[in-house]
Amino acid sequence: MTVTASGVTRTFQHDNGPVEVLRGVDLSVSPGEFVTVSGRSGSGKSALFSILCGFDQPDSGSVLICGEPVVSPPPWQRCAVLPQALGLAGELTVAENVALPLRLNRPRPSEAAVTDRVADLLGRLGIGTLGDRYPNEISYGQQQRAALARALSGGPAVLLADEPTAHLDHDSIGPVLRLLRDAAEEGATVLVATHHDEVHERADRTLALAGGRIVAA
Ligand SMILES: Nc1ncnc2c1ncn2[C@@H]1O[C@H](COP(=O)(O)OP(=O)(O)OP(=O)(O)O)[C@@H](O)[C@H]1O
Repeated sequence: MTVTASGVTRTFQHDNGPVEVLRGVDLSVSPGEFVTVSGRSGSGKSALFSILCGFDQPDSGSVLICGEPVVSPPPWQRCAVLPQALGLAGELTVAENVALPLRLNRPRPSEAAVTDRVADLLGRLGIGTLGDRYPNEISYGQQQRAALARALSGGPAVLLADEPTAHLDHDSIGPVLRLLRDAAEEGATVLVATHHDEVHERADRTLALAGGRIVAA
């Protein structure tokens, strides 16, 4: 599903006045593409991602996923979101968190298929032994990988990941990049905000956010 933003603007009100964070963002990312968004801290990457997934509304402009306006929250199978805050359910184990989108898929997969998919994703991300733990019993970098596994488990058409490697060391980034590439090669539209050069290097292209707009990378 193609993700398109046209003329997206967003201004936040602060005590000392309005701050125009997005001043007319235009972008289009196609199915099968793995695209990164670069930009200095505070340039508006997270603000843009919140609008792309429908968590926040633009002041003007529009976002379309496969030609249709985004709905909030987006259905997992259509658009999976990995926010910086991760949002793992604390009352569920890691494996239960990762299984959640699969259980919401229709047609619903068999229990064996759910178990296999969860084990495969956790194993590929190097956290295969942590499935029975709760999110507060694992490190933040492990939680980040668990949240990525959850985002990908249901085979979403679109993945929006905000700094998915922020808390990972070099050795842990490789498997994350392989999963993101695989998702794109299987046809997903993958858009990732990141500060990490090695993530940009693996992407098909990079969009640079500066001055509230997409500029040449
Ligand atoms: N809900 C909000 N209310 C007010 N200001 C906000 C809000 N969300 C973001 N901002 C402001 O908008 C600007 C962009 O923030 P954003 O989090 O999108 O940056 P970013 O590029 O993702 O930064 P980082 O790389 O540090 O994660 C910042 O100046 C921030 O303070």
